[in-house]
Amino acid sequence: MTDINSATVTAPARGQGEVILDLQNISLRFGGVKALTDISFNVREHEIRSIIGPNGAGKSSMLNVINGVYHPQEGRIHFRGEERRKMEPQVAAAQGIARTFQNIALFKGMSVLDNIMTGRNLKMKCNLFQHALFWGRAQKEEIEHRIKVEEVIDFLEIQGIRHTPVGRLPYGLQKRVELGRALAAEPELLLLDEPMAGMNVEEKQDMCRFILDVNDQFGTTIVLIEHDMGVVMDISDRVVVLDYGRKIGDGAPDEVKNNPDVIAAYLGTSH
Ligand SMILES: Nc1ncnc2c1ncn2[C@@H]1O[C@H](COP(=O)(O)OP(=O)(O)OP(=O)(O)O)[C@@H](O)[C@H]1O
Repeated sequence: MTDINSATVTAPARGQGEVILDLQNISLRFGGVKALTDISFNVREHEIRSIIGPNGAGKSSMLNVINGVYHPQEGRIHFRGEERRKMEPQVAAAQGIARTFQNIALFKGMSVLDNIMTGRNLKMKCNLFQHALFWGRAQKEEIEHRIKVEEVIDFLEIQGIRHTPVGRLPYGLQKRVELGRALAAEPELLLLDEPMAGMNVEEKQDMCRFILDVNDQFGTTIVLIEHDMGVVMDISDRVVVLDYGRKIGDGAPDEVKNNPDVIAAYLGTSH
């Protein structure tokens, strides 16, 4: 994500950017459980790429592979043209990959503002020691981070709750705060794990608007896991479909919707 304060950034037209993330023949096992088997797909700059599939299909595992939480036993990953070796999540974050989680992972007792501020951690140059020694420099840095965080708060229209402890907020707003924390890191690639789960229709519409605005205004590339098919088909440029850890479909929403394997996978489950 480029400067959140600036107007629309120059980004390639959606779906026409270069490949920034390329996953080739990824296999991931947990003991005898094959979570992912020989999966290949790519993500283009500035697109909204969704990963769908029935429960247990391997969607979250895939996101965990992308941001370095899980290390696949087989396969190759290129991010921005460079092959990634085993990479820890903080390295992925430093390279511009941010994510939100299926179950909200926020500090419930802390305010909205402080939670979003934690998204700036990797950008902070002054450590505690430097804070004590170079108070002026640290102060200036702190102000710059606060300005960024306030920009995120304005963007997500949560000014009125900036000092509220997150645990007191309704679920939909907590999800928005979690998005805010990810945005505070100014990511190039944003991974969203079920950002609309548990939301009512109005909250879903708001979240959809924010996702589209993030993509449109900052040029952020988005990889999204979502169960709501209406949402997925509406906002995605391309959709990859997993079932039992295997890829069974990949393409534009219309293509995927009419793919017989995808239809069979969904008819065979409770979705
Ligand atoms: N840390 C782990 N240890 C062992 N097995 C795991 C682990 N993480 C995932 N799995 C297994 O890998 C498979 C894929 O799980 P995953 O959570 O990626 O699916 P999913 O498509 O995200 O499911 P859901 O839609 O229910 O969130 C499942 O069989 C799951 O039990």
